[in-house]
Amino acid sequence: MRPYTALTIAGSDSGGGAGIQADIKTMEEWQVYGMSVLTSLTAQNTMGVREVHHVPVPFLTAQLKSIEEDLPVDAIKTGMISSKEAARTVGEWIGARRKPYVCDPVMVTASGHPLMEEETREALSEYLFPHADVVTPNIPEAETLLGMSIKTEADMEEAAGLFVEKLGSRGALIKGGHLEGEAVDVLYDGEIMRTYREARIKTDNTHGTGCTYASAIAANLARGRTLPAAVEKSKHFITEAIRHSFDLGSGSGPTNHWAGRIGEIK
Ligand SMILES: Nc1ncnc2c1ncn2[C@@H]1O[C@H](COP(=O)(O)OP(=O)(O)OP(=O)(O)O)[C@@H](O)[C@H]1O
Ligand SMILES: Cc1ncc(COP(=O)(O)O)c(N)n1
Repeated sequence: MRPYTALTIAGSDSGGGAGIQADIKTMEEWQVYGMSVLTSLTAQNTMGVREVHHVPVPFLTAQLKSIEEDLPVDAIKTGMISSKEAARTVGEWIGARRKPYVCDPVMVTASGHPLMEEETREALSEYLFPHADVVTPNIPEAETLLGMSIKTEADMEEAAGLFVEKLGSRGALIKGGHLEGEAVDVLYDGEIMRTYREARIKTDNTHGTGCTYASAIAANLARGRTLPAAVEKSKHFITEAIRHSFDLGSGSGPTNHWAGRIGEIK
């Protein structure tokens, strides 16, 4: 019997808390075999990003070809995609696969370092969103991509609808981690608006929460769950990963991938 598999197409975080490191740790916690195609390398720790090195597009293509000629892919997650050309290459590859796809449109790190060139923003809706079952922006990302201000749950619902109507994805999950009060996320799957609500945990150690959450959703889709069910499982997972996050490093510490999973796989 072969295992479920998922592919992350994202950047590397040398500190291990975000990017492909967070993605693969998360996929493995869900007993999904994780594979990676690297878009960029970051010299990064809990305090911030020192340097970024982008993988040349021909090498990006070589990695995608290596996966394609040999390995089955049950679900795909994308994270850091810096350039328009990288977005086009990745989007065309994903479009030809027709597998469940979670697009996390990371733009800046929590510490404020840009991970995407400005002209790439438009390339996201041109090349990536049309293939995505769900796009998972945080509040600032959704505000930038939609050109609107998001302050309330009603605004989040409007934004989720607009991703589908105007930016062309099949679904959108607007994450409310950057608002105050409860940690509320809004999912629109093109038909029904759903809200996922958890108490806010008092901690500064939230480095990599976005990557971890999106990868948990991809892993659950790889296991055959519906999108609303995958988000429900993953919301629980990310909440426990934040609750038990690690006080590692002197900046924003990483989430605890081990904490959320117990008893949740089946
Ligand atoms: N302090 C917190 N307590 C509980 N849940 C939280 C907290 N902060 C964020 N979350 C939840 O974590 C998930 C990630 O949301 P967030 O909006 O922080 O994404 P992000 O900004 O992409 O993450 P990152 O911090 O990696 O940039 C969401 O489900 C959000 O509701
Ligand atoms: C390579 C890479 N990809 C994504 C993020 C976003 O994660 P966060 O917003 O938690 O810093 C990051 N810091 N580094």
